[in-house]
Amino acid sequence: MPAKIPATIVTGFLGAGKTTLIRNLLAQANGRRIALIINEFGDLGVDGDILKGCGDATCRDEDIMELSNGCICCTVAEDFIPTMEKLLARDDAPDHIVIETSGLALPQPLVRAFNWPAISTKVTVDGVIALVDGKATAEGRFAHDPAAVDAQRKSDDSLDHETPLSELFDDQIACADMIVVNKTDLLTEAEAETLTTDLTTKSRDAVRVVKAAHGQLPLDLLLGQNAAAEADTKARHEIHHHHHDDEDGHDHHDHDDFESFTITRPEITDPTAFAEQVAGIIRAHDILRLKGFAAVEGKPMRLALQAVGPRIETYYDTPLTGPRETRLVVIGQTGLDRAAITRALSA
Ligand SMILES: Nc1nc2c(ncn2[C@@H]2O[C@H](COP(=O)(O)OP(=O)(O)OP(=O)(O)O)[C@@H](O)[C@H]2O)c(=O)[nH]1
Repeated sequence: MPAKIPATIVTGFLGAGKTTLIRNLLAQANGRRIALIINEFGDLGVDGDILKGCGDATCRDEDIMELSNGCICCTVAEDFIPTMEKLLARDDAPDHIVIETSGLALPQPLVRAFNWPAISTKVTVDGVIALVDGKATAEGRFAHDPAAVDAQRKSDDSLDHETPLSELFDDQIACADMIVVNKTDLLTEAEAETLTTDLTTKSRDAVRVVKAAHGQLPLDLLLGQNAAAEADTKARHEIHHHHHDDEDGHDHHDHDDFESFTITRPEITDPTAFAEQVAGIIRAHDILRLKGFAAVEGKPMRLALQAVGPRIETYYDTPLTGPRETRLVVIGQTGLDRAAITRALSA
């Protein structure tokens, strides 16, 4: 039997740096054919577009497969398995497959899917890499809810003190073979060290915790872990209950905690002023993630706009094709004031 194709799963919360790490990985491919399967939450395929627009010879359009919107963990049967079968049926099979999950996905159902007969003889999970946004974690974004813990102490009821963010964080870490503490450029050495120690304590035995800035890590460290994670699903089970129904491949975890929507507006005139405007809106509405592409008056290139919490980055990435308009996806916890955010972003 031919050797199984190794697949690496890259997980991590919204904006942790998954696409950035994958881009860095592709830059080191050195002739190795890496196929990508990209899954996003929200109606705008920004990650796939960024990878296709990066201009590297290694980011070939035909090697990038985008899953339909939603979370990979909930659409294993109807989306992930057929995509994988299509990829495996190609004459020129890839040397390695990298799967970027959406920031809200649980990796466990995806790992389990590798035991499905349709693909189990052909691919294996080489490793699950969980990226952690070092800065957001140090700021307490994924902390358990201290107010609820206090309330719990005061009453005998067993109140749930988890937050939707802390639950996802715990479950992504529980599944990892390697944890990357990313964005260390925004941390002091002591902060990075504390996080590394915490995560080492929290993770399964023998899981490596490494630090990175901009996802810059050697390809040989990231790929070739030989974990065969699908054979070891019990050890990496979910800590939290997410209302799963995992017998029929229709895993549904509680995405009701999060929502996303897209806005389209005309071209902008001043990127710096627009970024400031966006930053203000993010703060006012506690938006978790905002990203997309803007058309800038008089500029032939499109402007990529990336915001993770209050931190915004803009850069011209590739010539703008299609209508000269600005499209952004907004993601946050449920209850976003869509009308007010749309009005503010359209102003
Ligand atoms: N300062 C800093 N910024 C980073 C680092 N890694 C990624 N970023 C920035 O963080 C933003 C999000 O990065 P992505 O790679 O798109 O994150 P992601 O995890 O793919 O995001 P989603 O797919 O939306 O969950 C971008 O603006 C990146 O340039 C890092 O190590 N340091």
